Amino acid sequence: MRYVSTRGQAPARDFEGVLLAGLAEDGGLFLPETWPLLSAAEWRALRGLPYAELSARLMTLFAGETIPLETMRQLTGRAYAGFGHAATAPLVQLDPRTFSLELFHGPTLAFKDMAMQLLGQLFDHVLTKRGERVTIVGATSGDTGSAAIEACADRAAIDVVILHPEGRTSEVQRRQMTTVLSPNIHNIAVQGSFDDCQDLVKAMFNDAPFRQEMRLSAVNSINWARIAAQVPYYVYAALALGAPDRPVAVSVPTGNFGNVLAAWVARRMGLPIERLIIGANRNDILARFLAGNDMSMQKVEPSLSPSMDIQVSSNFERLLFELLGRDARATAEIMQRFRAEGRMPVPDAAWRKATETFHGFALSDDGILEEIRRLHRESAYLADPHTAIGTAAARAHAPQDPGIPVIVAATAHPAKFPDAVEQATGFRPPLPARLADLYERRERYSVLSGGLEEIEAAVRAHVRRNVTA
Ligand SMILES: Cc1ncc(COP(=O)(O)O)c(C=O)c1O
Ligand SMILES: N[C@@H](CCOP(=O)(O)O)C(=O)O
Repeated sequence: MRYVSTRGQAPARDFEGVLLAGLAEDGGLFLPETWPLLSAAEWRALRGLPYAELSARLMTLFAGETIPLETMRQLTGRAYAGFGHAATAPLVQLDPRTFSLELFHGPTLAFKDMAMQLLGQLFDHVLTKRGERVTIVGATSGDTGSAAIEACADRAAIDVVILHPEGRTSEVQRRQMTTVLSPNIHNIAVQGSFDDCQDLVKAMFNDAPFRQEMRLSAVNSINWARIAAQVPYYVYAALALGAPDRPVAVSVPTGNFGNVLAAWVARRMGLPIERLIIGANRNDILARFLAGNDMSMQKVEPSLSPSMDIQVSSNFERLLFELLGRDARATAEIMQRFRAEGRMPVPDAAWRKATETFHGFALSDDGILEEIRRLHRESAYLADPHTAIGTAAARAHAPQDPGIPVIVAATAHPAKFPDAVEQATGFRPPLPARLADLYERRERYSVLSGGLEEIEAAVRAHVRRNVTA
């Protein structure tokens, strides 16, 4: 399996190369040269497999000859061994047709663990084999950071620097990152938004000498391996609900467009996903795009679902590339205009194609509280604010045929956002026992204003300190 860049100017790579490179050298994102396509019989043969086995079989389709199935089995086995639920990603029925796909039973209580635990194993395997080390730089609005830190802390060949927007995550989210004091971990609070953090990460990748010197790698969903590792849970859920012999719909609370893109990939591989529903908070750029081809940037506004306080959804570029018939030149041009003008000029035909599959929805903070309350009252279900956007979006855009079940990606444990959940229901969800002393643990992080030079100097200093320690 070879991977090409959405901007067409970077050399094609294999899976290992893509894992280590993160972002393509031309600023684009990697995608498989061709999509694996499974027949109905092949999908059926995957029904009922334990999650780790299903993940291994699907991941080898993406890894090709670089990681054989037996090795992949060992990696997925280790990745999912520590999850707090026997099913890894259980399905909970909320009403006759709506199912919550709980993706938050990993160590940091958010869906990011589903991919990140495997990425930690993949990095370890590939770096040990090659005798190399990398510096991972990542941007987080709250969940990617702690999942990456948890997956990579104390790994000998990896340094990790995570940028988060100062004061814009929940306290639990911040503490989950900043209380990990391992020498290979460094947290930086940037005085800005998540988009600023993400821009800084991309700017470091686009600084070729720095990228080379630090051997940069990525754990954000710009890294194809992240998307690949998020595909299996949609397959797992859809098969459990009758696919490929029954179509399903999927509703995903969306920010950086990685999670819903993974569902789109499953669909592209032949899984009968009838529609993809995208939930947004007040940062509703994707909903505006789907409603009227208005992909125009606005200021990032804080909300009760802080992990989705995003305007520039990195992975949209991958979808755009596909909508444009894989025209890399047109993709690059449109992305550059988006950067320069703050508005993405998506051709009408491509927009129409997107609306055939995707349905957009946005919810205000009041709406989020009301939806958490409703779920608690009607389904005795405690949802976090992000998941609540997904369930509200599912109700608004469920397919007309009531026989089509809707899978809602439940992306975070309610205890990560106790203030919002308590405000809505009067019940404050406790943290699991292993995190019970989180508020007493010592924190370590630096606060920087967000200039590229300053951030690069901090990354360099962190790596030197750790390597010479
Ligand atoms: C809890 C939670 N829900 C939803 C999202 C949005 O997911 P994506 O960025 O993959 O669209 C995020 C962040 O990515 C998140 O942390
Ligand atoms: N919501 C994310 C933002 C980064 O998304 P990613 O999927 O590209 O890593 C977070 O919690 O950090």
